[in-house]
Amino acid sequence: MTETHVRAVVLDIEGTTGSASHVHEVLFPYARQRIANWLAAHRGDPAWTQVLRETRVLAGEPVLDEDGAATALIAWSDANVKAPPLKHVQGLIWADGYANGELTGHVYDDVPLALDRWQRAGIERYIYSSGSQEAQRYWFAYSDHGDLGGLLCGYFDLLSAGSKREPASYRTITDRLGVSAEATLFLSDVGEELDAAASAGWQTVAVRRPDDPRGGPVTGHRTVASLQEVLPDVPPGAAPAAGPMAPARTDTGHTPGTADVTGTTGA
Ligand SMILES: CSCCC(=O)C(=O)COP(=O)(O)O
Ligand SMILES: [Mg+2]
Repeated sequence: MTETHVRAVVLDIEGTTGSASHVHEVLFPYARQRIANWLAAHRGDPAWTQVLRETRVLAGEPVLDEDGAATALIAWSDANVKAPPLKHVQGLIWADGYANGELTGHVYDDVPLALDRWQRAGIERYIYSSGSQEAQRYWFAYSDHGDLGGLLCGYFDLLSAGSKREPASYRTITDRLGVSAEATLFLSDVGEELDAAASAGWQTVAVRRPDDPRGGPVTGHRTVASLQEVLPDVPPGAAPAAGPMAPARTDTGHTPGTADVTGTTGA
């Protein structure tokens, strides 16, 4: 199968569409230092109740109090554990940061160009990240290239799809998309994620950005430095192709968190 048969592209965030250093040096510390205050400020709210419940379950401590939950969440953040309750609360804290102008989502220059090119070629475009769906929406809605939400068809995260290192997660996404595994292309900077996608029958391309200190190609996968190297050559200004993709949201008033087509509901 060549890339010309691709009907859906699924993209990782950290290290693929945005820089890993932005995630680790800006986003993670921003949330970490606000976790305790966020819990105190939202005590009793539905979101607080949900974060506490999720944290108790994952920590295996059914009576964990708010301070204990904060300690567990901060420890997961320090160890970069892809823990759903941490991803949940990080997304809620970052949402405030985007809204008050303290944060923007870092997106490499080639990303909006590639998304636009794939859209015009009739290729569906999804995100699959460990960050919560809400965090993903905000990242693209408040990107340093403006609101890119209209170029995306949906979002998948740990809760809606599962771990990115498990082939079953990619099978779950295939079921939701209604696009065959062979016609779905995954782009990521992490070999284990690409291996899992390939095991599920997906096409894969590794992304290794020039600012990535790991350098070199990802073993076992074609590796590119820019999304401009991936898929198909559509002339600028070409009319949108008729295809299976969901209609893109091109309105600049797109509200994060209210997308009509999401990884949860399918496309
Ligand atoms: C805007 S999502 C923030 C990224 C994040 O929280 C994370 O853990 C990175 O995960 P990825 O799967 O995108 O590498
Ligand atoms: Mg990544």
